[in-house]
Amino acid sequence: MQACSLSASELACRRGDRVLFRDLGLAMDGGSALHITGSNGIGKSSLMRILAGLLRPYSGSVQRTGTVALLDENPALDPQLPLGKALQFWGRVDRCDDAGEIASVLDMDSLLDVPFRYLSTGQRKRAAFARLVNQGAPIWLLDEPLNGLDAEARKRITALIKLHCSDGGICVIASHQAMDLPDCETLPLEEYAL
Ligand SMILES: Nc1ncnc2c1ncn2[C@@H]1O[C@H](COP(=O)(O)OP(=O)(O)OP(=O)(O)O)[C@@H](O)[C@H]1O
Repeated sequence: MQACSLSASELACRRGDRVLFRDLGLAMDGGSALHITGSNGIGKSSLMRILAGLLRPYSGSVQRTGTVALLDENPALDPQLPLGKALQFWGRVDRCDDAGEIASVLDMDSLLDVPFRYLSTGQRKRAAFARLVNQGAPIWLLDEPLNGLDAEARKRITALIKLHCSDGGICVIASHQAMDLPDCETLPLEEYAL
């Protein structure tokens, strides 16, 4: 695993004409996990996009060492392609030798021939996670990674998050759900809200 770190200082986020939060700082090294909590609309997804470099902060800055993979509600898997081919497409982009291997870990072998657009909510979430794993990035930004998943899938995804951290990766998780992760710190976004 590539060495990685993620830090942010004095972050503020503005959406439309509203400043959502300000003075937010964090510092993470490889092997650590952070759970971002807060009510609907507080700005969790916005913060994830700022950390990913997809949204400019209103003020403050983000420093990253290592590449970033973001899991959100837009997995960018081609809806027309069978899942296996859609994963292979991104596998080539991400230089992942065996893009289908993760499908077994996530119990998706029987779905590889099914067009992505036919997958259920939980199956899509697992597919998005498969793509994230194949990216091979040390910094994972996971926006509601457990939404829509059954108990078995929640267990498998939680195990993959633990493995990623024990391999030296970083996980930032924005979620309303409790996360069964040892040594995971919590960042309540309410404390920075305006
Ligand atoms: N492009 C945008 N322009 C203006 N306002 C936006 C934009 N995107 C999001 N917002 C607003 O920013 C606020 C925060 O949204 P965000 O999705 O970050 O919240 P969240 O904490 O992730 O919410 P939830 O728990 O419901 O997923 C919301 O009030 C939302 O309407």
